[in-house]
Amino acid sequence: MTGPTAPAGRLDSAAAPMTGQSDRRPCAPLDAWRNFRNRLVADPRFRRLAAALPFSRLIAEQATRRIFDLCAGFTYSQTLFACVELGILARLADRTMTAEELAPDVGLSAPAMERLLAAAAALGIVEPCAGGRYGLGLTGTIIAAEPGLAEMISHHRLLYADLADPVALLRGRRDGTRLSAYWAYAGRPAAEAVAADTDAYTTLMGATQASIADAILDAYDFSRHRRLLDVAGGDGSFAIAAMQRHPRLAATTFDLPCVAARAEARIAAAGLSARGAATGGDFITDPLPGGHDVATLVRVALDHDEPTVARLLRAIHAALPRGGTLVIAEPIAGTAGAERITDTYFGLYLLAMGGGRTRTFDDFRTLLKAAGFVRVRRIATRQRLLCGLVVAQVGSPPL
Ligand SMILES: C[S@@+](CC[C@H](N)C(=O)[O-])C[C@H]1O[C@@H](n2cnc3c(N)ncnc32)[C@H](O)[C@@H]1O
Repeated sequence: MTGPTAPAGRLDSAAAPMTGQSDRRPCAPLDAWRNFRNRLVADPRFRRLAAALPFSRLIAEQATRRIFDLCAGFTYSQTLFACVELGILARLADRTMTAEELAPDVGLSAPAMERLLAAAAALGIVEPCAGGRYGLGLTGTIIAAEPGLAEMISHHRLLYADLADPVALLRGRRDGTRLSAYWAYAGRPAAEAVAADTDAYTTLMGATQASIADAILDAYDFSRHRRLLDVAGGDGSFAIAAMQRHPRLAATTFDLPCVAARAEARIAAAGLSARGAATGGDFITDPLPGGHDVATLVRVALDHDEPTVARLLRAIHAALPRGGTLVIAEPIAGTAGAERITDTYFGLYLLAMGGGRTRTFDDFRTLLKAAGFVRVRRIATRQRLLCGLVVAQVGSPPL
């Protein structure tokens, strides 16, 4: 990823150490307790005793299950993947079926289908019903009902392939990962990208935008603004949702030219051309369009390293008037309970993709202040694990 460096002495390298943990502050008494606990648990006599006593046996069993989950998680993901790929969830959405009935539809033998359904039932994806039939389980019902989730799960085939050798990735092998080919802008200049390079990810992002957009629009009231600039706004889904929610809001989607063309068509198809438009450009090399009083960056910053994000924030600062607002929406590192999403999933996903990281609120505040923003604050959304908001106002230009 090209671009100037951030202000001297701050987050000034794409290889800057991860600071994603900065909201959580380890302390010495906790360290001492951890050392004591770990010494105790490492002792085989203690573990034997714990497994024998009724209460500690429950804790020991939980630990066994956690370790097993860590070892077996890959088989869980692949079970879900197979269910989605074979259309099992869609087939069971409104009825129950036996393995024998499902098998010929999806090209499996009945025993193979029974094996998959048993695996999926153990994970709550499907549920055994009367008469040897299967219906959706709670987890399967939510996955089937959530728009775009099936596409997200399908595209994970790229992630699984890239993670076949995680140690090589961690040692710096970046070339040829499937995710870096999929995300045409990952780790390389994107200005030359054509539709064939961007269509797949643009469709995926559009398909998964609806619930995110709803959560953002519920958490932050855009009716106080007149003109929205959605930077790197993909196929225009967020801008369309914002205009539909607020009838007096106008919106521009800015993205790479081939992506902006899709946004323009979708805005027209939604009957919003009088208030909505799309502008093509490269946010690394081109100025952003002016005339807006609020800008959004939805699921964008995490894809990029510090120099690019610093530059992007300065470009947004320059494009907005004094007092204008920037709303950043994405998974925020350090959010309690979201560690597996921000640090494990995105940590490895973005490594395979070739750039970017999730950031804590403190990381964003540092970057935003360096770009000249003031009044930096965070707002939780009802999807707080997947998407938090960082909101800031344009102050004086940075020196
Ligand atoms: C992860 S997608 C998010 C899209 C949208 N905001 C959403 O949440 O669905 C990132 C977007 O950034 C755009 N993008 C990446 N690099 C860009 C660049 N240099 N200039 C303009 N857009 C860029 C991509 O084309 C893509 O649409």
